[in-house]
Amino acid sequence: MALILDGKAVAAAYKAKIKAKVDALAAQNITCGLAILLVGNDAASRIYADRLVKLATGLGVQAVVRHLPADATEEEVLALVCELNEDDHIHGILPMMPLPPHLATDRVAAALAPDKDVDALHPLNAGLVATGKSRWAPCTPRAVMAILDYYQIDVSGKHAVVIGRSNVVGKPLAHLLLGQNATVTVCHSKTRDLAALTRQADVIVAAVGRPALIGPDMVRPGAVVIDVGINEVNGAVVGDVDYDAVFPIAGAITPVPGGVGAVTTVMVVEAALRSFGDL
Ligand SMILES: NC(=O)C1=CN([C@@H]2O[C@H](COP(=O)(O)OP(=O)(O)OC[C@H]3O[C@@H](n4cnc5c(N)ncnc54)[C@H](OP(=O)(O)O)[C@@H]3O)[C@@H](O)[C@H]2O)C=CC1
Ligand SMILES: Nc1nc(=O)c2c([nH]1)NC[C@@H]1CN(c3ccc(C(=O)N[C@@H](CCC(=O)O)C(=O)O)cc3)C=[N+]21
Repeated sequence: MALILDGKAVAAAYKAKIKAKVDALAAQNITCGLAILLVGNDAASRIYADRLVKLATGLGVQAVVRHLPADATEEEVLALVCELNEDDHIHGILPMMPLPPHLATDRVAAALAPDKDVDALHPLNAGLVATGKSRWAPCTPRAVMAILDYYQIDVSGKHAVVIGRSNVVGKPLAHLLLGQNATVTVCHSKTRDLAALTRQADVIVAAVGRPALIGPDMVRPGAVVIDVGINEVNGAVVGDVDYDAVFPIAGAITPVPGGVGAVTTVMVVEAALRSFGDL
């Protein structure tokens, strides 16, 4: 029987701090603005955008979704990024990943004003994260670390197996885990015998986007299982872990919904507020 790592409880602690900061800014007639740049119709991005708008608005941060069609040109996307960079009412910009395949993610990332780049996509910010010099890693890796911290799960000397190597989740998370002295293995679609690796893990992080990728045969009894995946299956939101089958084996597990995602959204609002100083 696993300990359920409750993302909502972790989120609540951050929400209280955010609210206090928003109120202090309101007293000075300042409203923090977050722009969500959504190109196309990725299901997980839509779920995320909806959640973010609700959360930010509830906390007194103004969130706007700037939605471009899936066939938007690179010039159109870059023009919108420039507009948001120059808009004094916007303090954070979050381009939703993945972008449609015809768009060059690198060029969009490099166009972001580095101090408005809430997901550390700009190469300057990504480099600072990789060298351990920035506390503003992308929001999802920070959410994973916040959950581990809240439940006092010390990863030092432990073997963490991260599945997924995207620039927004897998890679930066590997850097943060390394920074906490975990021994990190990063897996991806070309990894041979994924199960042989995950079975050696003290901590498994699944960040792929494939329902039931992680089954009970892949988990060592007592392992900590962090499920980052967000998938829509028959109208329901599920992660990458076969939750019901893995729950009896794991030592601790994040549910979906109510796990990593619930903390990620809070991290975005926190990051949008960062230009106003520490919380
Ligand atoms: N809960 C939350 O807060 C968040 C959830 N998400 C969700 O997490 C998931 C991952 O997001 P993101 O990193 O952006 O996704 P990407 O699609 O950018 O990356 C997916 C990664 O999974 C790897 N992969 C694909 N198939 C397999 C496989 N069969 N075995 C092992 N690895 C595989 C890919 O390998 P390769 O590199 O070789 O292609 C790639 O590295 C998605 O479901 C997304 O919606 C994302 C951010 C936040
Ligand atoms: N640049 C970028 N950064 C991201 O972090 C990123 C992205 N692009 N593109 C899309 C994916 C997906 N993602 C989610 C985060 C939280 C929830 C979330 O809040 N989920 C809730 C509610 C789910 C529900 O509605 O039931 C939960 O899990 O409890 C969902 C999805 C971030 N992503």
